[in-house]
Amino acid sequence: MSVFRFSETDLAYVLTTSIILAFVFTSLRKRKRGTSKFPPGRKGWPLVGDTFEWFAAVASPHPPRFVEQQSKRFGKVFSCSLLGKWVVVSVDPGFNHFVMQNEGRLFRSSYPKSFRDLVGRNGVITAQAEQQKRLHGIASNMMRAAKLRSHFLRDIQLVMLENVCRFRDGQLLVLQDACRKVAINLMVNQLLGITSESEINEMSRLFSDFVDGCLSFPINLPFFAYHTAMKVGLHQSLNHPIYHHHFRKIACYSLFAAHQICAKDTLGTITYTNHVQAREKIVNKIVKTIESRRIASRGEVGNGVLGRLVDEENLPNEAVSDFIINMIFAGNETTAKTMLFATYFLTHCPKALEHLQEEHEKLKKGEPESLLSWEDYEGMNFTQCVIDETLRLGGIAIWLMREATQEVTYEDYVIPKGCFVVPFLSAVHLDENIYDRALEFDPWRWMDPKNKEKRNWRNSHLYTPFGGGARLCPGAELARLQIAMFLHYFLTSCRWTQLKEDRRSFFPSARLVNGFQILLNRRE
Ligand code: HEM
Repeated sequence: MSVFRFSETDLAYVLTTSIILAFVFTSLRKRKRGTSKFPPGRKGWPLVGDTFEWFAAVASPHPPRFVEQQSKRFGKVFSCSLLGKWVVVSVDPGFNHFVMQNEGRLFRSSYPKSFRDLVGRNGVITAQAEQQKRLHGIASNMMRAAKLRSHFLRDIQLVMLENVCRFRDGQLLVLQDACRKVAINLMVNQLLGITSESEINEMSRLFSDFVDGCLSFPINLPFFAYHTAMKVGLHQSLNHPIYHHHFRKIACYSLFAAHQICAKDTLGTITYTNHVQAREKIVNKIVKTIESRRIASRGEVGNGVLGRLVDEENLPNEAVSDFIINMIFAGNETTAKTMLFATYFLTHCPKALEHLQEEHEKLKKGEPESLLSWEDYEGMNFTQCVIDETLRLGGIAIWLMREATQEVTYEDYVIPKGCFVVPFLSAVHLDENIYDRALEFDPWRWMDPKNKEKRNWRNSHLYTPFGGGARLCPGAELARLQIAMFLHYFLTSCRWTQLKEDRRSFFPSARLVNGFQILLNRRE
């Protein structure tokens, strides 16, 4: 007979005591986390944390809505729970700068395996440390101002004449699709040096599928973009990086971020075989192009970034192809959406549209086919203000994603190794304390001498549409040139009327939800 016999009351007592002890213990642990000064934040709902509120805000025309609310409660650097992970978020320009400047030391950008496999491991976006520095240096060199003037200016305008100047009178246009087509044509033309129309069209189609795949969640089932990118994508040649990217990237970067936070590679492993097959097809196609360039150039400077890479840099074929894929991913959606948003903002601000039209009318050449010079471009002062304002108000890269490579101390906070850190760039761009009437489209603000320092996007803490530090966008100047040329040719050849209400959303990537449907009238 046992001496220890419990009645039901005793059991209830033991259970209650255990629950209380567990509660006290958990509170103590929470307090311990408090003393280690992990940035404060709420836990949100079980499992999903703040995920829904985060993405609901990102899908709205004002993506920083959620982080603004949280920063009012917890401070400019706070934590929240996204897709089951604790993430440190910053709307503090100083901390954002600190994170970007410490790329490769305290922080690094990281992508899931499925994404790295798709865009290539040897590209600028996915590379780390010394390899990233080298590739970034090559990319910046390829697209510096002197090269834009000598290699890109003319070709960009030829693409505009082929596309934008061919819009018809009375045509109904979904401008979002048209801008995407223009941007992808620009990429194919300038990166691969392809000029034949049929080849550009073929490559553009494949790139387009590829970019969709990069910007999608890695679900390898029929009808999903990721599946198309891997199986079909590039099956005839190639089709964010990045990205997007851009990442889209990114950007596109909102998707990069979702990719990064979400359970890494769960589906990636299942799809590995298909993935490798499709990637091989893509690489094969590019490598063929590289080989024909090697033969064709024979020491002469080749066409496009690819031709110059082959001539000037000693890189193996696979590295060249990853490099090109990364650039296409990073440069395509970002540029296309900035063209689109600029037109959208101008449509809703007739005064700015009129001012811009005046600037471009003066530059318009008598002969329809004659091209603008570099001096013409340099004289586009108001156009530059429009581009800066579009990037501020509708910046495509709304946030960046980093991972702490070691325990990081910043002011009073300690961020543990491995923690994700999100510098929320657009929250700074839309902060009323930093920009007067921050939610209004006001290109003239950039003419104000008091904003001169802020405007310097290479170093400014308050204006970072192209990121900063070691990963500062190497295509920024090229993108600005492309957008300026698009505005010139679009404004001088067409007038338009918006047919359907529209609004911006940044989920799953930056877009206008109805694509911006317009009716065109050709201008003589
Ligand atoms: C308006 C257009 C663009 C915007 C807003 C933009 C924005 C950005 C941002 C914010 C980053 C930093 C990402 C990070 O730190 O994680 C970035 C990186 C990058 N961008 Fe752009 N970008 C644009 C156009 C382009 C173009 C046209 C190209 C090339 C053709 C390009 C190539 C790249 C590359 C290769 C990187 C990665 C650099 C690295 O990781 O070292 N971008 N871009």
